[in-house]
Order: sequence, then C-alpha cells, then structure tokens
Amino acid sequence: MDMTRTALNDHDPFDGDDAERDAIVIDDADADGVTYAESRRGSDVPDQGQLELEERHALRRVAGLSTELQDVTEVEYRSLRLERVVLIGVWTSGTQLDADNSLVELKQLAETAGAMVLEGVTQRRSKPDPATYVGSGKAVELRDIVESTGADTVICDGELTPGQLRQLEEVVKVKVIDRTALILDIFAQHARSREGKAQVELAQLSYLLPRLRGWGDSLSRQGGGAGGGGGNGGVGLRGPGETKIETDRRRINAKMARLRRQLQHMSVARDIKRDKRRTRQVPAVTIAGYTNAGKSSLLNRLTGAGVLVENALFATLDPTVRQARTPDGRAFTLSDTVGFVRHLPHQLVEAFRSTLEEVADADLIVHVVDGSHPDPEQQLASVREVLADIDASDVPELIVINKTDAADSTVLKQLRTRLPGAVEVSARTGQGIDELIDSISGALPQLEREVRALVPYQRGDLVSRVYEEGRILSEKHTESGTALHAWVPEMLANQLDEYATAQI
Ligand SMILES: Nc1nc2c(ncn2[C@@H]2O[C@H](COP(=O)(O)OP(=O)(O)OP(=O)(O)O)[C@@H](O)[C@H]2O)c(=O)[nH]1
Ligand SMILES: [Mg+2]
Repeated sequence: MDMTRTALNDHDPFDGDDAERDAIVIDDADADGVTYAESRRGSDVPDQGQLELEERHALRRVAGLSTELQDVTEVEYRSLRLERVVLIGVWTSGTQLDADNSLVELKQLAETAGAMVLEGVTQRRSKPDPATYVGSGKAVELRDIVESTGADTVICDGELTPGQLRQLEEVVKVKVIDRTALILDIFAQHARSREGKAQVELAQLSYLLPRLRGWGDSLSRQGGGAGGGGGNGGVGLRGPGETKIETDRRRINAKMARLRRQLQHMSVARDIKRDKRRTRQVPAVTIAGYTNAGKSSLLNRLTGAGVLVENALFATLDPTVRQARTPDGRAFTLSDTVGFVRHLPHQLVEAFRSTLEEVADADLIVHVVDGSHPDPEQQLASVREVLADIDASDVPELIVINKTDAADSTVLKQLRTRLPGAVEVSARTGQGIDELIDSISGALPQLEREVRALVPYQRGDLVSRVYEEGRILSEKHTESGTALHAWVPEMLANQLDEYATAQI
C-alpha cells in the first residue's frame, strides 16, 4: 500500500529525443513521382509546420512573465503557469506497469504544457480518497516530496472534484491541478484558428464554472507574490467574496453563451463546405488516432501537406484537409485532426464536437496506432471509445500501425495477430506507404456506375468532373465531342445519361 516512486524515464519512448524535435517536417522527397503526391501544395505550405513550431516555442519562452488578471475568464489559462511539478497518481486497477504508463503519459502532458517534472509517485487504493484524492497519510508524504524538491505545483492523474483540489492544496501547500486542467491548458496553448480558440475557451469555462470557489481560493493564495508559497495565513480572507463569485459566474455564463453562438456560425460555414464536397462525391478519408501517433506525419508523407509535426501531445488541434489521389487517379480528401487521449476531458469532446463530427462523417477512418508505444492496444481502445462517443463506430476503419522503424518486434508481432488487416508503416522512413495507399484505395466506397458517353465540347465541365471524381477507362476526341468510357459516381452518371451512347 506504499507510495511507489515511479521511475519516469524507464520506458519513456521519447527520452533523449531532442534531435527528433528538430526533425519536424518529414522529408517528402521520397514521395516524388508517385501519383498520390500530385496533390496541390499551396504556396505557403512547405514550411508551415516549421513556422508554427518556432512560433509555439517562442511563445512558450515568455510564458513566465507575470501578468495581472484582467478578466476572470482568463483565470484558468493564466493560473496554470506550471514550472516545477510533482506528479501523483492513484492506481485503482490494472497492473503496476499500467499505472507507470499512465504516469509517463502524465509526464509527457506536463512537459508539453511547459513544465519540468521533478518526481512522480503513485499510490495503490481501491478508490481515490473523497477528501484529498490520495489518502491523508500519503498527502503528508506528498507534502514532504514537494518541500524537498522545491516544486510549485502538484498534478494529479485524474479529474478531481473542486473539494479534493482544495483540500489537497491545503495539505501540500502548493497549487494542485488535475489532468483535465492540464490537457485544457495544452489545448489553450496550441489552439491557432479562431474556431479552435473558441472551442478551447468554451471547454475551459465549462471546467471552471463549477470550480469557481476552489480556484478562487487557490488563486488568492498564489496572489501572495511571485516566487514563494507565502501568504498562506489569509486564505479565506483573501478569497473572492460571494458577490464576486456570483458576478464571475454570470460573466462566465454569458461568455459561454456567446462562444456557443460563434461556434455555431463557424460550424455552419464548415457544413456548407462539407456538403459541397459531398455533392461532388469525393470520398472523405480522415486520419484519426491517439495523440502523438504520427497522424500529421502520415498526412505529410501522403500529401506533402507540410503540417506541423512535433513530439508533443496535441500538436494538432485544427483539422487540415488535403486533396489526394489513388494510384488509379481517383480523388479523395484526406484530413488530419485532433488526437485523442485516454479519458479525453468531456468538456473538450463537447466543445470539439463539430470538429469531431467530421470524423464521424468520413467514408473511411485511417486509425493510426503508434507501434513503438509501450501499450498500443490501450491507445487503440481509448480511440475507439472516443469514436463511439461521437457516433463514428459505423465508419469503416483501416488500422495503420505506424513507427515500425522504432517499434519492438515482439510488440509488432502481437499487434499483427490481434489486428489482422492492419497496415504497417513508418511515416518517417516511408516504409509501407505504398501498401497503405493501396489499402486506402481499396477501402474507398465503390464507384457506382460504368458509363459510355459522347459529351459535347460545350460540356467540358462534365468531362473535368469525370477526371476529378471518376476513373477513365478510355477517352477519344471526336468531331461531335469527347467520347468517354468511365466509372463515375451515381450522381455524375445521371448527368452523363443525357449523352449516353453505346458506340464507345
Ligand atoms: N520513429 C518514428 N517517429 C515518428 C514516425 N512518425 C511520426 N513520428 C514522430 O512522432 C511524433 C509525433 O508525430 P506527429 O505527426 O506530430 O503526431 P500526431 O499524431 O499528429 O500528434 P498530435 O497532433 O500531437 O496528436 C513526432 O516526433 C514525429 O517525428 C515514424 O514513423 N517513426
Ligand atoms: Mg498532429
């Protein structure tokens, strides 16, 4: 029943990976000369990911500057200025290895948020303590660790009640946050688009609302001044009064309503775009998977998209859609989206629902699994859970085991038996990518109908659509028009019927 100090470096797959951090944009030179790489590359595309990464890191460096709180809605974001942290996990089921893996993930999350992890401990309990999350004796031990390491924050590996956060803070005497707040903080740091920012803010506010009082207390304690845990005496006195909390609550509610309205407008705009794609019947393929599995790397490898790749969790928040083509020339869209994580905070699932719905709306989900992770199957299960939550369980799924270059061969062997039909690739080396393209092509919805038509020259638009949406078997230019023999989607076939002929 003792607290176990977790050796966080033991099986941290990313340890000593600094060189990798620099290798951000996968070299797509290998993709040359392959039809699927014909996708359009915007003029700003090649270094986009690199630029974003520099910008993100530049921002992180100034994050330590002290900032006065102007608006209560900034509370969450500003208050999480994590620096030196101790991690604590309550381990209720599973093996010690599961508990350690979970804490290693918490460490990656903390580091992604910009914190330095000093120590990680787990405690075995049948369930978290309702008052202080860890048992009271362990809370005292935790306080000693905090003192001896000089940590300024404790991060708990779960979602705590406002009361648990407050009571644990009272014991350990430094700020205590939970995994949900940590993930929300990363999302806040990484959001770039207007929609992404609004989604994250909404999620943060809905997390904050029931915790207003708890946060108020801890904030007032922090308010004691920079660089010290001083000012503990005046906790209750210096917390915001009832009226203040009431006004804050009202302002937060008003802000949330406004964000919801804005998000609705944005999602309508996106629906229109999506509908347009639908009516043109270009199949939509979405890359989904656990965070850091290599989804963006794969999109870059497949389309040369130049999307940001980073050895950090939740590097991607905004969906990127790219055109791609199968080797036999069929167009489809390939999109990269936000990664999933075990116990993805429900506030985020709610706030990101419209983004996630696009996943549910896809014709095919390319589910990327990190083969080099110590427990890929757990990641697989977590992703499927989120997919079920957003009603995407019915969408055909193609499992892709990525990072085969770094994966353990026994783990790969196991995965192979559990996941027949999975494609093994390395987005880094390009290994298996051709097979992946073939599998995607094979899994796209079938073209509906074979047509033979003589399309008059003034209907060049139809011919280009056949190029775009269909597969041409033969094409001949005659006096009266373009003679086409092709497989096309039903809707286009209907329009071509007018020019149908048996003479081709
Ligand atoms: N060894 C190896 N590393 C890879 C491979 N593919 C991606 N990576 C690395 O894995 C890390 C995450 O890659 P990303 O493409 O950003 O992963 P993602 O799934 O988009 O991650 P999020 O957007 O954060 O959810 C980066 O450090 C990549 O360089 C691979 O095939 N082999
Ligand atoms: Mg990504």
